[in-house]
This record gives sequence, C-alpha cells and structure tokens, in this order.
Amino acid sequence: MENISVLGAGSWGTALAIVLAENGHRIRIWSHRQDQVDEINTQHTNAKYLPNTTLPMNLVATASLQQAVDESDMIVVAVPTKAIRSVCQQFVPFMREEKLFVHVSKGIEPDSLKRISELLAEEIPSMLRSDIVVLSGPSHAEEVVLQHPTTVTVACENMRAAERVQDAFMSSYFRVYTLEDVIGAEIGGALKNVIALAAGAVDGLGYGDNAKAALITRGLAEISRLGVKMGANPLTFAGLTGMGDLIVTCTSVHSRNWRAGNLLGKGYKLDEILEQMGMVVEGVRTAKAAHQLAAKYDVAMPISSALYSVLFEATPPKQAVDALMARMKKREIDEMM
Ligand SMILES: NC(=O)C1=CN([C@@H]2O[C@H](COP(=O)(O)OP(=O)(O)OC[C@H]3O[C@@H](n4cnc5c(N)ncnc54)[C@H](O)[C@@H]3O)[C@@H](O)[C@H]2O)C=CC1
Ligand SMILES: O=C(CO)COP(=O)(O)O
Repeated sequence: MENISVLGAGSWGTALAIVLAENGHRIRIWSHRQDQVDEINTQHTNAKYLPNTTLPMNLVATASLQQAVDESDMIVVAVPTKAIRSVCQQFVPFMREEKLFVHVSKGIEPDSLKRISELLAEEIPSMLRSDIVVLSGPSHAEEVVLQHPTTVTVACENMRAAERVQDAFMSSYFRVYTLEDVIGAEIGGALKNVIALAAGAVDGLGYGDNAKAALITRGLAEISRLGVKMGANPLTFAGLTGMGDLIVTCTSVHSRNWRAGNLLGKGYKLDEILEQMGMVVEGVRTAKAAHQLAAKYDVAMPISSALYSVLFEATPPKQAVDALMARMKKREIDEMM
C-alpha cells in the first residue's frame, strides 16, 4: 500500500484516484476549489466532471496543497498543462523530502516547447524528486469509472520507478504496461489532441470514414516524424501512447478535443466552443506548440499546420481540407521512418 496524492480533481485526476483507492492505497485528491473538496468529502461525488459516479469512501479530498504533498510518497500531477508550472511553484517551497512524481497530462508548453516532464524537472529541484514517470494511453475517464477494460503505459528511463507506478495502478480493468521512451510517450500523448481536433472538424463538415481514416493515419505519420527528430523511438508511435491514443481520441464522443473540433467543422467560433466545453481542450494550445516545433525541427506537419490556420488564422475548415488534398504528390512512407 502506498501513500499517494492526486493533484487536480478534474475528470482524469478523479478517475485515476478512484482506481488507486480501489486498489487499497491511501489516497488524497487535491482541488484548488473548496466547494469541490466539500462535495467529494460529504457527498462522495464530483458531479461536474464525472456525473453519475459515486466515489469510494476512502477517497479523501483536501484543499491544502501542503497536506496533499507532505503526506504522500507518490504525487500524481493531473492538472491541465497550462496550470502545471503554477501548481509546482505553490508546493515546492514547503517540500522537505524527495517524492516520486507521475504526470498524466497531455500537452506541450507553447514558446518554451517543453514537454511536461521537462516542465516538472525545471520547477521541482532534483533533490526533491526521485523520478518523473509519464502515464499515458487510450483512456477516457468516463469509461475508466465504468470499469471498462482500459490499457495505459507508464514511461520512465528508470524501469524500477515505472514498475512501482505500474504496480500501484494495475487492476482487473486497468492494465498498465511499461516503456523507457519518455519523449515518444509525451509527444504521442500531446500531439494526438491536435489531430483529434482535425478529426472532429472533418466529422463536423460531414465527411465520412475515409477522411477520418486518412487523418488518423497521416496524423500518426507526422507525429512520428516529429517525435523521431526529437529523439523518440519510432516503434513507440505504434503503441498505446501513439496509435492507441490517437484512435480513441479521434473516434470517441467522450473526447473534448474531438467534440471541440466537431463544432469547429460546424462553423462555431473557437471562443464560443471553449466556453461551451467547460473542460480543458488541450489540443488548442498544443496546436501552437506543434506549429512552432514543426518549424524548429524542420518537419512537415501538414495536418497540424492546417488545424493551426483554422484555429488562429480564421481559415474556414473546408478550405483547409481542400488545401491538404491539393498538396504536391508524394511517396507514402518516409525514408527517415
Ligand atoms: N479526461 C480524460 O479522460 C483524460 C485527460 N487526460 C489529461 O489530463 C489532464 C487533465 O485533464 P482533465 O482532468 O480531463 O481536465 P478537466 O477539465 O476535467 O479538469 C481540470 C481540473 O484542473 C483544475 N485546474 C484548472 N486550472 C487549475 C489551476 N491553475 N490550479 C489548480 N487546478 C486547476 C480544474 O479546477 C479541474 O479540477 C489534461 O492534460 C488531459 O489531456 C489524459 C487522459 C484522459
Ligand atoms: O487523452 C484522452 C483519452 O486518452 C482524453 O482526450 P480528450 O482530452 O480529448 O477528452
């Protein structure tokens, strides 16, 4: 049994806290909102993020970040990418001893172009962290709380740390694999949200399964191209954190990125879409990062670029699709891959 705290009580942090609580660990979940802490502790629900779900009695919420961090040996960071630096800056000053960090968020910081493990390494001094493990894969919170069979991967260069996290999370319905390729896991997890926005837009435009399959396959090609240039193992992109997560996010109605893209395709404006969602749509910020990464690494990322132009340059989605189809003819398989 481990002492574990989950930082962030959105849909994913809460679903993972349930998995850990059911595995018998001592679990605290931190929220920056007192009303949410009170709801979890008194009603055992988190209705905004996981409607119709009853939380286990041993899942305790706290609004004290200090208590959450002090009382645990393993810290699961489950806030949106945008909030990660500020949350670290709040807890680092009172940390006294080394902890194992697991992050479950999927994004890349625009401008700095840092992956999340790099953000954590920058904000948390090395003497206060034993390892940083990435947990990623095809896993919508809504299905995890129904105990539908789900598989994820935990990535860390230190296999012993990855195996400790694997042991903590693994259950009859939550199967966890290990991987050493942190870069590949993080790039696959972040970039699939950009392609999922595009897949939603294509559905919103009324195109069919051919177009969706094309986006998934060519999307994986451009994610892999970038990832390999950044130092990832190409095989990682055929795994759960690559192809697996890309499929689930591009095809599931649970995906916030797919849903936001769908509204884009139907002609809604980005501002109104984000207001309507009420939950994080990571792919929007990641599209900026992808645009910058493509330039930095000199990698062709046509689908990500097309999505960027729809989101930030007011290109109509249909025009973006037409431009993708009119690109110069080329071979399918890259030499590099
Ligand atoms: N929902 C899902 O099924 C999955 C989500 N993820 C990833 O997990 C991360 C979190 O996503 P969700 O839980 O779905 O998001 P969410 O939108 O459901 O919840 C986000 C939570 O973070 C809190 N938060 C926002 N800003 C904050 C700040 N500055 N300080 C502290 N707390 C803050 C919110 O109050 C909310 O509780 C994202 O990176 C997402 O891509 C990964 C796998 C599955
Ligand atoms: O990462 C996810 C599933 O693996 C969740 O995707 P969304 O953020 O699009 O809902």
